[in-house]
Amino acid sequence: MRLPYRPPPTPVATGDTALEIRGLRVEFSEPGHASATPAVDGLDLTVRRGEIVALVGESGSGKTMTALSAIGLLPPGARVTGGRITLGEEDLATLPPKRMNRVRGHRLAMLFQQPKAMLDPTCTVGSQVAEPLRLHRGLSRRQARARVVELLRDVGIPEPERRASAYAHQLSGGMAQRVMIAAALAADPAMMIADEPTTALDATVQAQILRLLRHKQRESGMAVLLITHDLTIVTSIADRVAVMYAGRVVEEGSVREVFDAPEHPYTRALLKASLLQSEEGRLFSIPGSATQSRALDHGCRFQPRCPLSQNLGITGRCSGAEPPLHTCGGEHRCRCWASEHGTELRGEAVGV
Ligand SMILES: Nc1ncnc2c1ncn2[C@@H]1O[C@H](COP(=O)(O)OP(=O)(O)OP(=O)(O)O)[C@@H](O)[C@H]1O
Repeated sequence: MRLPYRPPPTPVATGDTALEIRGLRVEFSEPGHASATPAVDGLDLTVRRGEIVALVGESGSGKTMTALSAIGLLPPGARVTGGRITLGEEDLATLPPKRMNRVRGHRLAMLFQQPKAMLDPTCTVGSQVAEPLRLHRGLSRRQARARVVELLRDVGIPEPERRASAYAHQLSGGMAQRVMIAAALAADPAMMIADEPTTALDATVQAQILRLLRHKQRESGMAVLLITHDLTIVTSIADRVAVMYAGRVVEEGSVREVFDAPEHPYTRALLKASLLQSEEGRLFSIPGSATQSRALDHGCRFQPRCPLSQNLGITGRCSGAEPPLHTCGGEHRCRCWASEHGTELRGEAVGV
């Protein structure tokens, strides 16, 4: 069960932590009512300088709420009710809005799915790329204009002097995402959070944008948290991957560790779904739904959908207590009681 893994083109030194999330909990609540099921539930995640970490999982697993918590843009009704999100010395989870505004666009950049919708239709592309340069880098109007042209050229926009005067509606989706990347990189951020940045683009443009993102990340040494549901994107540009299920990380490690030898039955099912879809055009879905898992307040959240727990006859243990994230070797960690059974997990008992 392997997806083709292409190793990153040029290894960079990694080590320092750029973003550290510990015990993050995000809840939705209506006025006067506490939320029964958190959207993010005790999430731990580390992104180091110079690496791309992919956060993957089914729809509704909590990827976007994790990203929005880090950038301080949770939707109305949602709030961080526990944990820390540390960028440098600051806890983003408790940062006052004014200070958060300064961090955003300066030390923390964002890239979203719908680039054209993210650009202001009433301002030229150039003025939007110039904004962080003037706001966070203190450049004069003239200096900013010159730097904008450089940045647009750098992300592969043809005729950058002319394109700087264009408006969002005059750009293709791919060009708009290049502009967003230029704007995100303008202030030389330490960290970028990219939520499905190529989902709205066609396949050829998607590959170009991913190559550009990887190239810029390597060049600048910036850390990237990439949210995606597409495992082929993970294999093409990420260094490490964290698999999210029902609001928490169930498996993580280098892309090679996790994809070559997945330990968690949920990861195996995700890989199977992805492989069948890309090789045979067939859709494979994991039986059951994550909603029933969210309602559980003890035991493994995946247990109601887990064939392995049944096959190994350990349902009592799985439904009794939440498994810890334990080390499987190297950086590879997994939250599954059954993975303690070692090689049995890779045998027929797996069932997914
Ligand atoms: N506006 C909302 N109101 C109430 N609950 C919400 C809202 N948006 C999200 N949620 C809850 O938060 C959970 C996590 O949602 P989130 O958008 O982070 O998932 P996701 O993994 O990013 O999914 P997708 O891949 O579809 O974007 C959902 O399962 C849902 O229970």
